[in-house]
Amino acid sequence: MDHHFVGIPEVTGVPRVAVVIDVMRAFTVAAWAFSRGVERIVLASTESEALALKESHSGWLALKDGAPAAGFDAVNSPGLLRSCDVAGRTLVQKTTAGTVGALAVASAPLVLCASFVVAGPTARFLQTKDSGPVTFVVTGEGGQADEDLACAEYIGQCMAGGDVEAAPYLHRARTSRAAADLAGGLRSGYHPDDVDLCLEIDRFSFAMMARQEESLTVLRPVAVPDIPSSLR
Ligand SMILES: O=C(O)[C@H](CS(=O)(=O)O)OP(=O)(O)O
Ligand SMILES: [Mg+2]
Repeated sequence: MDHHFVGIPEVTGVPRVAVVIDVMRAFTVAAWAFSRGVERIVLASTESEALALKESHSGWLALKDGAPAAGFDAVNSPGLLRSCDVAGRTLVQKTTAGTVGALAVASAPLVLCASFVVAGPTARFLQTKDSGPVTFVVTGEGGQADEDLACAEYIGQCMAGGDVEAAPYLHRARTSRAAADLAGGLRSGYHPDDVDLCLEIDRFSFAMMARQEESLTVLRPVAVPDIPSSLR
């Protein structure tokens, strides 16, 4: 299938189906948040918008990438988020790449946000929708981030059907610049398990869909049944 792979600066117009990829770390963090019971994630375009949304809605939490900061309840780290008590809460997320990419295509009729931890469910969801060609928004490094490209290509292959070996794609991500930066302590708000947690294939059984709800862009999990091995 003739999928498109674009960086955020190349997003023009409104794609019919967009899959926004951020492996390290926004959409690995989002998936962990849902697995911890977060009800929905509101994607904010700036840190000040994230704080304003939190302040104006009782019980909402705010998360941003980089170092911990006043007013924010969490950072963009799966290793740190996995022990946070967030069940039943609404989380406002603002990061450098992932949330920016999702907001760039927010008006598309179908928008999924993805990383390796939800790659298989994302591909199966698109298959059930008979989605046709997908625009993959490769959020890191202006569309060149190999961890995001590898994940996008893996999802594209899975959509085509058959058994797809994840190992080569995960290897590309493990040897990416982002993985080296994270492991080397160059990114703030970091847990030593972050790289490994970002490279767990299909850890979760849901896809993540972004929709417009009133004036907000809201990400929610969508359960996707596994395919019985007898039917694969
Ligand atoms: O927190 C992250 O890993 C990055 C921050 S940066 O791009 O390295 O400054 O944000 P993300 O949007 O999750 O790629
Ligand atoms: Mg990233």
